[in-house]
Amino acid sequence: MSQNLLNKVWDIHKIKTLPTGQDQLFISLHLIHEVTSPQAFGMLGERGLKVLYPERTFGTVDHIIPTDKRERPFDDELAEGMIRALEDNTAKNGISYFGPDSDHQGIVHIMGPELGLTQPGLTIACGDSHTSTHGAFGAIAFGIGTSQIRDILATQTMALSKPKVRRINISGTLKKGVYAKDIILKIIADLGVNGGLGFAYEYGGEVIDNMSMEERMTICNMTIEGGARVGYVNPDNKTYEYLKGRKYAPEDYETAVERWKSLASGKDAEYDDVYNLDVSSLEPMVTWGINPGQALGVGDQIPEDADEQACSFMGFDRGQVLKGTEIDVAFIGSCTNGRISDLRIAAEVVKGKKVRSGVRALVVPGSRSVADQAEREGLHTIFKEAGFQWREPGCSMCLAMNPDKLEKRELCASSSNRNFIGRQGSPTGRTVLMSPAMVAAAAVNGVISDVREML
Ligand SMILES: CC(C)[C@H](C(=O)O)[C@@H](O)C(=O)O
Ligand code: SF4
Repeated sequence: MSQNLLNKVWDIHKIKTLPTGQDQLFISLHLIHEVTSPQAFGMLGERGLKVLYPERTFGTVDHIIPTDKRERPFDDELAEGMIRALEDNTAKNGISYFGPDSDHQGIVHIMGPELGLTQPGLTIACGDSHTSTHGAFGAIAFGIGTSQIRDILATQTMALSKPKVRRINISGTLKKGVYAKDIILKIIADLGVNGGLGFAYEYGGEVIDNMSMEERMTICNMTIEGGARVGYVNPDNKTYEYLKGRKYAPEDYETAVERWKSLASGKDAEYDDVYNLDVSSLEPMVTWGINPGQALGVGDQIPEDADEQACSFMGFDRGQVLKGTEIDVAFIGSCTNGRISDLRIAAEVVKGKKVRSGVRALVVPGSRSVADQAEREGLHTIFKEAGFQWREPGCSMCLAMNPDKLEKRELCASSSNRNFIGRQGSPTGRTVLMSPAMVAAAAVNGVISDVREML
């Protein structure tokens, strides 16, 4: 039996086992944003500590930054203060920072890969739960809390327990109109929102092999919604091709590729658990409840034993089919589905059509670079002509820590990753998660729809 990637990368980065039983891990790359870093820098300052390896930390602004008006100071004083804190902290400590005016600004999990910072075999940490996204490149990437941000700033290491590894084999052929988002929603529905606790998920099989890097990112992104902090795909030629020539890709590229190849799980690698999923009959998925695991096919009925609280909050009945349910808002964006391929697919659905009157529809590119590319391709015009608002890059309505919020009981068809109560800014607002193509279809029809009927 050979080793899996997680074990190999872990061994390379492990400094020692601590008396607590956890391992002290060296962190190759540390990403920071405006929400979770200010306190950590404060803790560092209180102890008179310096950032040990400033060249290994990169910052950007995403959560709080408005996606419409970008003039400084921002209307929201809190947002202005937090962004200024990140600006001061990065400047003082010699950390690279991609601010509101930078060509590289974007949601931290979109920025890292597109700059080539995210590479196979790295340990990557960020004070953000969706850091698992970077696992798409064969990195071991996970979200951390404030005290761990402090530890990494001060020592470039942190304490962590090694997870077990569950291999998730995905086989079959996806039907037209069914996407990576549908697969990960299905996995979470099957294994549960806590099913991955204590595990890292290694995604593989023919469906993953055939996916683009962006699709792999969508899958890895939502790993944390299934309870696993780490989710990864073994690096392959697509990974190496994607990274080639990017700003921070290694100079000696051939040598790097050879090393990366050696890190992939062996064919006969050992796992603590294996889960097999055939996606041939998978339908476009939608969530009916208040966590991402409460999901079903768009034509399926809400189960008879569905959670009462979730149904009553959403205003849905057991046995109900969601197709045909009216929506108020359509949101295309987030670190799950705010990349260029997502916008291309959504634009294809809305091209030449109009957003249903009464529906508020937003497209928020995940990064400046996604926005620029979309504009070069004319996608923004397609969206605007259809009646979508075309915004500046950021997290936007994914979590509504900025002016983009649901109002009252509004129901939002959303390409984001969380449908928790209050997530999109209104305590009574409702979120139905789905793929960007499905959001586009819902925006045009004014009701939850099966995008396959429009392709
Ligand atoms: C604000 C941040 C800490 C949070 C996270 O950790 O994921 C956010 O990005 C989210 O998606 O809920
Ligand atoms: S887009 Fe959403 S999930 Fe991603 S980092 Fe921002 S708030 Fe978190």
